[in-house]
Amino acid sequence: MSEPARRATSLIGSRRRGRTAYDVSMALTFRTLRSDELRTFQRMVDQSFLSDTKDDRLERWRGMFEPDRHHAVFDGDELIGGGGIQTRHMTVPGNGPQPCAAVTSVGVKPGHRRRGVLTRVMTGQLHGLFEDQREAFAALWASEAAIYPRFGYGLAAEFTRLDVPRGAAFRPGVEVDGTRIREVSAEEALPLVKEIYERLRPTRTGWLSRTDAHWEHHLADQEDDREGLTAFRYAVHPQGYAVYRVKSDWRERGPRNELHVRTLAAENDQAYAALYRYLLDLDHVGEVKYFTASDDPIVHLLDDARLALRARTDSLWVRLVEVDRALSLRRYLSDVDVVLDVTDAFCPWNQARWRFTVKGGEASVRRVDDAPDVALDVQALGAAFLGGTRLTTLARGQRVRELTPGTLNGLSHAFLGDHEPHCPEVF
Ligand SMILES: CC(=O)SCCNC(=O)CCNC(=O)[C@H](O)C(C)(C)COP(=O)(O)OP(=O)(O)OC[C@H]1O[C@@H](n2cnc3c(N)ncnc32)[C@H](O)[C@@H]1OP(=O)(O)O
Repeated sequence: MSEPARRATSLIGSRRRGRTAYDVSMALTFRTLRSDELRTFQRMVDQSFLSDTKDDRLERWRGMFEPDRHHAVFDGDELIGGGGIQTRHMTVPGNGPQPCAAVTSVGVKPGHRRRGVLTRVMTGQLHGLFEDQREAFAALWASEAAIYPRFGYGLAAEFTRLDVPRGAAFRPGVEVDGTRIREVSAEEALPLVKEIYERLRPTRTGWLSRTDAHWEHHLADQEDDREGLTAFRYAVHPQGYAVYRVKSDWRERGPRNELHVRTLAAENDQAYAALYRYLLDLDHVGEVKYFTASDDPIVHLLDDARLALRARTDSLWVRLVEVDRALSLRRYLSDVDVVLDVTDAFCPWNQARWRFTVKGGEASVRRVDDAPDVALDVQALGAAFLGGTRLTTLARGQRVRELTPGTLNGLSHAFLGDHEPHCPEVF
C-alpha cells in the first residue's frame, strides 16, 4: 500500500465488532448503525429534508436498509446526521452491470449544519470502501449540485424534462409496432415489466440492479406517494411498457390533463414508438411529461421536433473510489496510451500519475513516474466515467488540462459510450 493510502487508511480509525467507530471530536461520535436504528435514522433524514416521517415509507425503507452500510454522527445520544449506501450494480459502458456503491439518504439535522458532519460521513463512506476493498465507484443523485464536487463527485449524467403536447404527429415513415397496447393492473404488469427491465439492463448504461424492495420503492403507490396525481397506470406491449400517472386539469375549453410518465422502456425501436404513440393519443390529455434520458429519440420521431420542449438537469454524480480499479471496469471505444496526472484531495490514494492504456476496448491502469500527458482532478474522471460528459468539454470548462498536445481528443473519444448514460430511478 502506498504512503498516501496508508495515511488515508489511518483516518478510518479502529474497527470494533464489525462496526466502524471513532471519536470525531470531544462531543461528536461516528459509527455505523444497528438494525434497530432505522426509524431514528429515517427521522433524521426526513427532518433534514423538511418532511414528515411516514410509517408506510419507513416500512419500505426497511427492505432496503443495510445498517452496516449506514454511517451516522451522534451528538451525545442524538443522531444528528448520516448517510447510507445501497449495494447495487450499475451498468457501465460496454461491460454490463458492475458493483456500485449507491449513496443515499444523506442528511444533517437543521441546527447541526456546517460543523463538518457531512464531511465525517463522506470520509467514513469513501475511506471505508477503500479500506474494505468494496465497490470501486460510487454514484448518487444530489439534492443540490454544489454539495458533492468537494468530495470528488463529477457530473456524470443528465436527464431531460420532456413536455410534448397531445397528438403531436410522428414523421411520415416512422414504424410503429401495431400490436395492441393493453392497460392492465399492477399485478398483471409487474412480472412483464421486471422481465423486460432485466433483459434491457445489461446494455443500458446507468441502469441499476433492483431487489424486490427496490422495485417496491420505485413504483410506490400509496396516497402519499402520488402528490395529488392518480395511481399508476400500466400500459403494456409484448416488448415494452409504460407506467404513468395523471394530474387532473379540466378547463373551460375541455380537459388538459397532464400525463406524467414514470418509466417507458421497450426492447426495440418500433415498440418504443408504439408506446409513445399510445400515450400521445390518449383522449383527455393535454401534455405528456417525462423525465427521460437526455438522448431520448422522441425529438427525431416527431414531425415537428420543436413540439418536444426539453430542459436538461444533472442526474447521476459519480465518484471513482479507486481510480485504477474503477477505470478497468468498463470498456472503451478506441485504443489510447496516455499518462494521467490525477489530483484527489479527499482520497489521496488516487493522487498519482497513472498510465492509462486501452487495447481492443480493455483498459490497463498502472501507477508510473512518467511525464504526464493530461492533468485532471478525480471529479473529471468521475464525470467522464459513464461516457456522458466529454473530457474535451471538461477541458473547455477548465477542469482538464492537456499537457502533451494532441493527446486529449483521442482520450476523450475513447471514453464515449454508444448512448448517453441514464438512471431511470432516484435512489
Ligand atoms: C445523496 C443524497 O442523499 S443528497 C441529499 C443531501 N441532503 C440534503 O440536501 C438535506 C439538507 N441538507 C443537509 O442535510 C446538509 O446541509 C448537508 C448534508 C447538505 C450538508 O451537511 P453539513 O454537515 O452542513 O456539511 P459540512 O459541514 O460537512 O460541510 C462541508 C462543506 O460543504 C459545504 N456545504 C455543505 N452543504 C452545502 C450546500 N448545500 N451547498 C453548498 N455547499 C455546502 C460547507 O460549506 C462546507 O464547506 P467548507 O469545507 O468550504 O467549509
